[in-house]
Amino acid sequence: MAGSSPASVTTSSDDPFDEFLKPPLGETFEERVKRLAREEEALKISMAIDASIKAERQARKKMRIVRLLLLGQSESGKSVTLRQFQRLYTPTAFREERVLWRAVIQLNIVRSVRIILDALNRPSSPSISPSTSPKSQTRSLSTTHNKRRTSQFGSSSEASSPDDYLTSLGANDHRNDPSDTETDTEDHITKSCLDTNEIDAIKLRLLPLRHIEALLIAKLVPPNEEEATRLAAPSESKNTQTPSRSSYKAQEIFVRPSPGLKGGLARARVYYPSFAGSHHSEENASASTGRPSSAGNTGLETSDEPQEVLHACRTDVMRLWADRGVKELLHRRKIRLEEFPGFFLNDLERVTSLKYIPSDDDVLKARLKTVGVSEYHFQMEVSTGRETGTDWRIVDVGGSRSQVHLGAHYLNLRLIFLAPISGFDQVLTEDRTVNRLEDSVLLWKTVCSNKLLANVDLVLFLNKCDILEAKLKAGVRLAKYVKSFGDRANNLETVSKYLRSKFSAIHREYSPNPRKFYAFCTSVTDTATTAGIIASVRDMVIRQHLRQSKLM
Ligand SMILES: Nc1nc2c(ncn2[C@@H]2O[C@H](COP(=O)(O)OP(=O)(O)OP(=O)(O)O)[C@@H](O)[C@H]2O)c(=O)[nH]1
Ligand SMILES: [Mg+2]
Repeated sequence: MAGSSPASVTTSSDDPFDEFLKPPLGETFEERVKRLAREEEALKISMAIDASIKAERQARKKMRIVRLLLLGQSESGKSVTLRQFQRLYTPTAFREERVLWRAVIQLNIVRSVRIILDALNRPSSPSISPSTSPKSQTRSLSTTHNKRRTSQFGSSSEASSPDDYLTSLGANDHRNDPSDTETDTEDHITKSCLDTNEIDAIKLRLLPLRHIEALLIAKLVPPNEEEATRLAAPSESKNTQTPSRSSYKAQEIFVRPSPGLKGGLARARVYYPSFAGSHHSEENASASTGRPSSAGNTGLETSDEPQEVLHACRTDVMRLWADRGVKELLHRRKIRLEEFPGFFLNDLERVTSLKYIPSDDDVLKARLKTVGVSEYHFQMEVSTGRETGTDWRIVDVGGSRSQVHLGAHYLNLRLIFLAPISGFDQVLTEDRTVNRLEDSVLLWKTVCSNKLLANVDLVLFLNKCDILEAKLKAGVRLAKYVKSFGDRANNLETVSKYLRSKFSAIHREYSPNPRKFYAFCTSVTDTATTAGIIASVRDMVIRQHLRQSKLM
């Protein structure tokens, strides 16, 4: 073929424009200089046009990005709120990722069982040492209860010294004010329905859960995260079912922002930029907005050892959990296991079945602590009209109370602050001298008065209203912790309205500039009520966003 001849390819230029752009024949020196100057000018204009198109495109890209910052103390519900956004606006991805949460739920179950076993093993447990006087326990707890200090609301908050067992678990913060539940009388020392031999046999049969716990930790946490994964020393494991106190506390499993997480969740669609206040995560946005990983690399083996072991142990665990004696023992220790994050013991038959795939509600209930800052990128799968083309970035600032400034330099920032108001009678896990509600109020003050966030509109979620309601119905009185509440009715409506007015007053007093403030009473684990609230927040954010875009 003529076209394939090497000679025909190399003899002349293939560019059809060459003919027209060639210097004119017989061009003089002056004409050449003028022509080159013209060409140079044309090139400059072309480059300027390119640069302005690029700048405009970048500005448009930035304007399309809406950033939502989630702030609040640890366990306030930030990650659950993030998961609700995922569930509502990227439902396909959310459904496909549910399977990745199975390991977290398995670990949550193992932890609950450990709490029960530890309570049974504790020497002072009446079921083990009947001679222990329950009254002496009551006395010591009541004494600690007297140590109080003034809170933000001119009230008092608990600053008790730790109960040994609870401290070892890091679970003490879930304890009521003892005097609210001070029913620790002889009536409550009911003999366990299970006798000692039965309990011992169950404990023995549940021993494999220790191995499962280690397996799950290895699966979920990268190998260099020693602090988070340290289990009881081998010698401890051999001699007792109770690991050292510090080891328990160090064992809350967390996800840390890093691209290389090991285990199933590493491949989840949450993107973890190495957050250093830089914008580089925007450049990587496309990577994280891609489709979720295929089932083939989800990290869920077909034969899942933890699930098999949990399935085999389920009857024993259910017997323990249903046992009246165990319930009373936990009651005496002020351990309200049902209120612990990641509580699944009431659903054991279902969640330990061999083919178990977590439901939406399970994913929202599961507990996995966040450390550092994670950023979730998405474009709404669900068409909701006006926000077409908007990129959402939801920034979850894990647990930290000192990261308020983060994200303040971003354009188009909105902020959701979560205050878990059910914590009015609890103390922080990380600092037992601080009442949870008081901590939330302090953090809220810091957010409101932060100059970098002065122009950011604020959305407040007074969260965990479901737990608050249960507590109030159980007779725990807010007035005991928030003196200024006085003798108002101790019900959800009055309490939430009262707390909302307090938070609102702080916002008014401390905000450097006037700005918009929206408050919602939420239970973010509840899909039905949260859907409406999140839709309102979304519309609000989009409205503000459009207003700002027009101003720019
Ligand atoms: N019942 C109930 N549980 C909730 C609610 N909000 C959160 N939780 C549970 O509380 C636990 C903690 O929620 P997370 O979203 O992990 O808390 P977080 O603020 O992300 O905590 P860190 O990651 O430590 O910063 C989870 O097990 C949730 O299921 C709520 O409104 N009601
Ligand atoms: Mg979190």
